[in-house]
Amino acid sequence: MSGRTTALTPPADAVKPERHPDAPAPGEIIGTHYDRCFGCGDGAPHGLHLVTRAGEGVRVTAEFTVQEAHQGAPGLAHGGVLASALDETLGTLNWLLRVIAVTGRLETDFVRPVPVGTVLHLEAEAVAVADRKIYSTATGRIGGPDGPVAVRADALFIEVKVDHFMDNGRPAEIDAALADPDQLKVARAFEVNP
Ligand SMILES: CCCCCCCCCC(=O)SCCNC(=O)CCNC(=O)[C@H](O)C(C)(C)COP(=O)(O)OP(=O)(O)OC[C@H]1O[C@@H](n2cnc3c(N)ncnc32)[C@H](O)[C@@H]1OP(=O)(O)O
Repeated sequence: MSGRTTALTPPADAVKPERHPDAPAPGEIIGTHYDRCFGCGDGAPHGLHLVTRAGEGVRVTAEFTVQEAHQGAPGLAHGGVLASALDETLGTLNWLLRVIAVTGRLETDFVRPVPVGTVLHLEAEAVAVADRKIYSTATGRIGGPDGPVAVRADALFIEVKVDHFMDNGRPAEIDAALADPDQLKVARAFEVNP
């Protein structure tokens, strides 16, 4: 593959990412981090409803079925929706690191068209960490987990404090999240990051 930006090349002092001891076991489903998340939330009616599983090391797998609401051209998935599926899968890697991080950069290759009704089999891996920067890569295959690659992406996530969301989110949703015990449980799991 060629043409990746230098921002997605880990620096010389980057280290191998380490799975956190409290990370979900391989095969375990990683729950939603926010009920209204477009990528994984049950409370997002037109969302992707991505179901992600922990893999070995710092890897995850996920499945996403392209729905009618996800079209860009007649009967085909919108590229931005496919990029969202890659972004969400990559973002879930941070659960295995027990780090709160947001996407800084996402470079996507669209290799094959993806029709409505297709199950996209996603796989992502964190490949390097340098201070607050987490470098990761993902593929989405069609026709089965070993089928041809339809989309792929390289990403750079940047570690942030929970304040990132408090300071920038809309107050109504922040207040609702703070009032939800399940949501607080997720936030606390990430704050305790020895
Ligand atoms: C955890 C639960 C699971 C969550 C799953 C979620 C899946 C979905 C994930 C998303 O879609 S997150 C939403 C989309 N992303 C955002 O809204 C992020 C918006 N951007 C920001 O808030 C800030 O730009 C950001 C926090 C990313 C960085 O700002 P900071 O002021 O904290 O960092 P700073 O500018 O000091 O940069 C720190 C390092 O990162 C580098 N960096 C920052 N942004 C970059 C960028 N965009 N591209 C390349 N490098 C970048 C920067 O060069 C620097 O490198 P060095 O340490 O080597 O100097």
